[in-house]
Amino acid sequence: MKHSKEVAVIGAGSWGSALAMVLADNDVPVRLWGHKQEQIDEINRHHTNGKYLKDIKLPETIRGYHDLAEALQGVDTIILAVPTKAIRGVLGRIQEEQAGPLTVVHVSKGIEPDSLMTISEIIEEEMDEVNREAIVVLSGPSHAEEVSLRHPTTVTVSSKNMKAAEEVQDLFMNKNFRVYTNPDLLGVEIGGALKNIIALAAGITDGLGYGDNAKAALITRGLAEIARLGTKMGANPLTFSGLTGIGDLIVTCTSVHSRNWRAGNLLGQGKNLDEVLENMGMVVEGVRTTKAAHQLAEKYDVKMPITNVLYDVLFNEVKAKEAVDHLMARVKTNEMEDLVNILGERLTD
Ligand SMILES: NC(=O)C1=CN([C@@H]2O[C@H](COP(=O)(O)OP(=O)(O)OC[C@H]3O[C@@H](n4cnc5c(N)ncnc54)[C@H](OP(=O)(O)O)[C@@H]3O)[C@@H](O)[C@H]2O)C=CC1
Ligand SMILES: O=C(CO)COP(=O)(O)O
Repeated sequence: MKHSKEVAVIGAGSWGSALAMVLADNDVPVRLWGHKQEQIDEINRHHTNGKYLKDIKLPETIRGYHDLAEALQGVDTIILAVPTKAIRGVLGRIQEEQAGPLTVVHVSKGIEPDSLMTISEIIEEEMDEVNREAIVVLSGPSHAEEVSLRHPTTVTVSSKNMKAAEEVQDLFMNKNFRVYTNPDLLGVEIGGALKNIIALAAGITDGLGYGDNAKAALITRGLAEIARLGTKMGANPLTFSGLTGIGDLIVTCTSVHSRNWRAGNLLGQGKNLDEVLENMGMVVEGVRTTKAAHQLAEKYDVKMPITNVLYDVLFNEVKAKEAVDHLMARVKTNEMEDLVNILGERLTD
């Protein structure tokens, strides 16, 4: 079914641009909004977005917008593709335009420190109900670089309103981009956000010169602590064995495309955090999310050893090698017991 109205992608970075390409391939008229006039001029004149998608030609049907009111005029669906820390500001601007009611599809991977809110919770807080029809998350193992090359990719959509999620599934599905549904909104958002922490850690062990054993340990034990926290918060534990759990952990911990892995790799080689972030030129969500997850672990009283040592490396000047030694020297434990206990507590509550 062809979408009858235009769709606005809010955020013209790597992910917003790659998703705009998927929509354009599906013959959906798409507007790509960005906050830098120069970049929008490049998109409209040359059909490229060189800083974010190197050597990629954008379909000519994608039109760039710098004026937010114009980009929102007459659309019924927006794809929110800015970094987590920009979400509130951008939503404030969208709210001022009183466009809508809009289906808001968010594709960002993060949890807000201090408030400890997921992105869909932030959207609920920032947008009046009259302006939003539904909030949908789209998440999964999906590097923008590969999506823009039309390589096979799978993602998941979730929402409190599963009819809206299914409409978003139809909007994006095509022969290169397969979209699943999962009603576990919290699990999908937690998995997508927290995998970035483990990707930073995997980059660090690679940077230290450790090998595949260390990476496999981080992926599986990282998944264990994400599943513990998510389950304690009320998510479905099975979600963490899906695309937005193990799927996204694999793609982010093992790929040079990952900004989180790359940042970790430089930290492992001894570079300083500020210097690493300055030179990345794109968002590294895992740094802020480590702060949030560290707070969540305390709030929910869940053991998150990898998150906690990474927090010390990022914010307390603990050396990466010492952090790994600390993880390896932890008191002996059972692989599954904590998750089983959390599930047991949930059943008796
Ligand atoms: N890249 C990927 O492969 C994937 C990314 N994601 C998630 O998508 C989200 C966006 O990431 P991604 O596109 O990769 O990030 P990028 O760093 O590639 O791009 C971010 C874009 O947002 C813009 N931006 C930043 N702050 C604001 C603001 N206040 N107002 C308007 N625009 C702003 C940036 O502008 P400027 O040029 O000025 O910096 C840039 O255009 C993240 O949460 C990420 O985790 C999810 C799946 C895959
Ligand atoms: O989320 C992603 C792939 O699924 C992209 O990861 P990075 O933000 O680490 O590049």
